[in-house]
Amino acid sequence: MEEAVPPASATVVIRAGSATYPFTLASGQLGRIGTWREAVGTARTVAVITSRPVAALFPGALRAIAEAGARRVVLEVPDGEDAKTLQVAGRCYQALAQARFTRSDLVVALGGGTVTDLAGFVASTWKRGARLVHAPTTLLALVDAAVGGKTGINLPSGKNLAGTFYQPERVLADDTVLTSLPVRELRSGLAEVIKCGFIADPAILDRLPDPARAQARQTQRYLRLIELSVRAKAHLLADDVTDRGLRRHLNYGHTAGQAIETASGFTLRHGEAVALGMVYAARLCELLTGARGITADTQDALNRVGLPTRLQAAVSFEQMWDLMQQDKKVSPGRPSFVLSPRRGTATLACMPQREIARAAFDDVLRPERR
Ligand SMILES: NC(=O)c1ccc[n+]([C@@H]2O[C@H](COP(=O)([O-])OP(=O)(O)OC[C@H]3O[C@@H](n4cnc5c(N)ncnc54)[C@H](O)[C@@H]3O)[C@@H](O)[C@H]2O)c1
Ligand SMILES: O=C(O)C(=O)C[C@@H](O)[C@H](O)[C@H](O)COP(=O)(O)O
Ligand SMILES: [Zn+2]
Repeated sequence: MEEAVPPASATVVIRAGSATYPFTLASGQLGRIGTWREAVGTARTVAVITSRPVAALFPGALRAIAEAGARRVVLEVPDGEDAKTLQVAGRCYQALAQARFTRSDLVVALGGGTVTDLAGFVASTWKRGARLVHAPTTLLALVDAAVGGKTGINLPSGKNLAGTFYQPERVLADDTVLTSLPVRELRSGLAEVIKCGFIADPAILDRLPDPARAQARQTQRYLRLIELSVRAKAHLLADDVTDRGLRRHLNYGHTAGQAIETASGFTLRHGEAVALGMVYAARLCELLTGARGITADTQDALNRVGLPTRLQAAVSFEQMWDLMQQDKKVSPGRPSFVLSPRRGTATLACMPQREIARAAFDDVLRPERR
């Protein structure tokens, strides 16, 4: 008997310039053949890009994909940030060539943000563009990485320095993936949620969950937060897909955050680094504008979900400063540092002078001496 596609608890239509696609939020959908039949369409081959730990967590999804009417090949890539390299992308191309993968075939990204960033990059460059569907399995990928079409590969000189803008055909969001997610990963995803609260929708900040409590009891809260965050992101990128203006607000906390993430050798999770980057941006905003209370408000939101608000890893101001100069947003004389002077709003400022940048670092990030 034909399996019914489950009703979505929410569908957000993502408009990215001339492209539109659905972000469907439906509990349990990744394990349903009907979901995948619809996603696969006329593709003859589906290449699932995933990591070994993720594949082991979702045998039901892999089975459902295999039974959805196309040949399934699985491309296992290293777990975490190690997936986002040119070498791994090269291995994916080899596997696609071996599978005689065409442009009308489908790449499925099953995993967290590292997998969606890599798979998006591979799909966008394979024969100049193969079909792509995202099946995010972390909170961070659900609320952020699977939406909006930024793909990224890290280079020795910095994070996401090679990449494309390439939209998926759909995002299959299934909140049941959160049940196996370690608390540290939940917190990391909540950093991007909190970011959306500061730059776009302050109501988000009143709905933060306690990630240490069982996810099962907080399902409704997470569902709503996923929806609100995705709506906020969708609004900011709709008319600025290529990141020249309003979309840059989504980079709040990332100028310092990604510099810290890289300097820590990726011992910090992306969200932890973004959390520190937001504290830094808040303090900088106070120093530049004379405003008060922004740092305390930011630290309070982050503390509530157990995110770090001061550096523990050995990252110096000089390391952070040097890496910040590599930021993709920087172009001479143009505002590129995102500030949030008030909950729910963001603005672009020029890169700070080195002395002010150092003062903000010393005030809020420098590890406290014991
Ligand atoms: N393209 C974008 O717009 C965008 C937005 C935000 C972040 N990012 C990128 O996303 C990356 C971070 O993504 P992430 O935080 O998802 O990290 P990740 O992909 O490394 O996943 C984190 C860990 O969670 C595990 N995992 C995945 N799903 C799981 C599940 N359901 N249960 C248990 N464990 C699970 C993975 O095996 C991995 O070890 C960074 O590289 C960042 O730059 C991209
Ligand atoms: O979608 C966007 O735009 C973002 O900036 C979202 C960020 O959370 C994400 O980390 C993104 O990958 C950062 O992009 P980058 O341009 O700074 O590499
Ligand atoms: Zn981010």
